[in-house]
Amino acid sequence: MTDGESKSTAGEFDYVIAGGGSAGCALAARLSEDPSVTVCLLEAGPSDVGDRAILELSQWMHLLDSGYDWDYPVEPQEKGNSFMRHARAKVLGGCSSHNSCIAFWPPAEALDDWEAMGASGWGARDILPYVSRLESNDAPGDGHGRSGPVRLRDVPPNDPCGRAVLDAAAAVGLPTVAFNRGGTVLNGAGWFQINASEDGTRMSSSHAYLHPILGTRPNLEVRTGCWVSEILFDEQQTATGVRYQRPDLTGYDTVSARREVVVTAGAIDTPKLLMLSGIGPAEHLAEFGIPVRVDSPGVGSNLDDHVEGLVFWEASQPMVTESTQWWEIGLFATTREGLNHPDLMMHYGSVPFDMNTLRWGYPTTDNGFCLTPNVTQGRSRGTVRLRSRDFRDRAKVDPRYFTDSEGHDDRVMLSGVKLARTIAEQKALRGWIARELAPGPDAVTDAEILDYIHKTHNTVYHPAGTARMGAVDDPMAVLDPELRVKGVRGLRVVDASAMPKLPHVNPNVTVMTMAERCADLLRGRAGSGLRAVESTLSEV
Ligand SMILES: Cc1cc2nc3c(=O)[nH]c(=O)nc-3n(C[C@H](O)[C@H](O)[C@H](O)COP(=O)(O)OP(=O)(O)OC[C@H]3O[C@@H](n4cnc5c(N)ncnc54)[C@H](O)[C@@H]3O)c2cc1C
Repeated sequence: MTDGESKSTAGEFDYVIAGGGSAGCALAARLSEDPSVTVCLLEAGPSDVGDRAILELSQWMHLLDSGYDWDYPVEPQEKGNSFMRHARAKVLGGCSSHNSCIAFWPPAEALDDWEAMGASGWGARDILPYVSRLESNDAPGDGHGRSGPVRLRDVPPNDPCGRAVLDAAAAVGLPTVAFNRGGTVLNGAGWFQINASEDGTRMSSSHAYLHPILGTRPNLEVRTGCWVSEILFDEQQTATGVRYQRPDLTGYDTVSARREVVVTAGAIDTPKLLMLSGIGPAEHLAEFGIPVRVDSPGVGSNLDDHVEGLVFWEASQPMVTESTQWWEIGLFATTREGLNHPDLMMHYGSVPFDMNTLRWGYPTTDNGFCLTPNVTQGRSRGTVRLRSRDFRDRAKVDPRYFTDSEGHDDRVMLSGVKLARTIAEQKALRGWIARELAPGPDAVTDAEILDYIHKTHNTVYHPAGTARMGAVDDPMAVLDPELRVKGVRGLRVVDASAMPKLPHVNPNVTVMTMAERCADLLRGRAGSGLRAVESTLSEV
């Protein structure tokens, strides 16, 4: 027990969910569909209800480094950008409340890879039907959900520079395509689908799943401003609840779980909370005098991310002054033969993006656009570690960008910068480019381009894999394939940390999909894959 803590209790529920983000909100909504089950959702940040600063999608870039952001610095990087910061939302809805709402179905190949990595039951055949359950998509064609809580729609093709980018991409072998239409796009580009309504309101996990039911379900309690400091266990190693700091900071309360505690605090805070609760690498816990409940070396390891570079141009015509979310187009490519997935992706941004280049003296503009290549299946892996045993101290986040021994991530990124420049040389973009601002004319050789990338890269903000699921006998798998924390009872994790590795697309819909399946695992309905989902579709 922590010195000076209050012993007051704050209720008992069937399920206690720690973290009201993409996964947590979806899970709370699904579990509380059954009126006989009680659910308590705890979120450290404030509510987003009625908060236009959060809900107005086009304003999302204001939220970076704002009071809604946990804002994690990275540890000094061996090769990568040591100035980089990981934005993580501290508000109901989590990162789905401050992200850019680019919406991709989880790719079948990625899910099948998960299954091959030991996450049995997570293959495409079992998981894709959950996407139909969560979405309400008016894209034509079979296989789309039409009545799920999360509105997905195509970005309208209004940006003339964006149209020129697509024409230029088509000229170099990336034909214009529509996304989320069934197959994986290996080489192609198109306007994104976004999870947002026509009036520009984001369809975050909170807005889509929770807002419609708040105040209507007596069996669901959502508590904001409650920072969970520890998971509680009994002597049989069964999770019995959590302790959290009261919103008024006057002390701590505990809330008890009759059935299970589910941790949904995201890829940085979930491993931190597990470690603070005695589940993690024994040597690391010993550094802080934390009693070891489970020596689980995978906790905080395997940090995967989509590392992102930048090619930035000054525009020679006025750029758009209105946009759904300013990053409306995606380009996918394969950099070598024989892949079943694109290993390179780029976002097109219709805004200047000098967040990591200005400090190195690269010129900027207020009328520019960019392509941002990212490595979709990066091989570098980093860590999340405790800074101290105080839950208020930020975790140490060390992504170890570009450190994979094969040089894979360097190679794909280099191809990406070169491909972006080739696209820029095409006739369709001639009327749009005044000059390349970054990397600019001084970066010509591979070494010069890589030096620029290592100094200035960003992230697509997709950390994952730090409490990954896998086979029961895999010592580095923190979770079994049913998302149960190995070594204890009554405790699961569902969020981006549970992914064995990232999919090759933006992962938010994948996280929501994982929460949908977790709800069925807890309700005992997930065993039969497709049939399980079909039987619940009528309830949505
Ligand atoms: C700036 C940005 C842009 C992005 N853009 C996109 C995009 O366009 N498309 C896409 O697919 N993905 C995007 N992503 C990624 C995507 O949003 C995340 O992968 C996804 O939201 C992760 O969901 P999660 O449930 O794992 O964690 P989160 O959504 O981060 O939820 C974790 C929640 O737990 C809370 N929490 C943490 N610790 C505690 C604690 N101890 N006690 C109580 N509560 C706690 C947090 O405040 C947070 O609300 C973006 C991410 C960022 C940051």
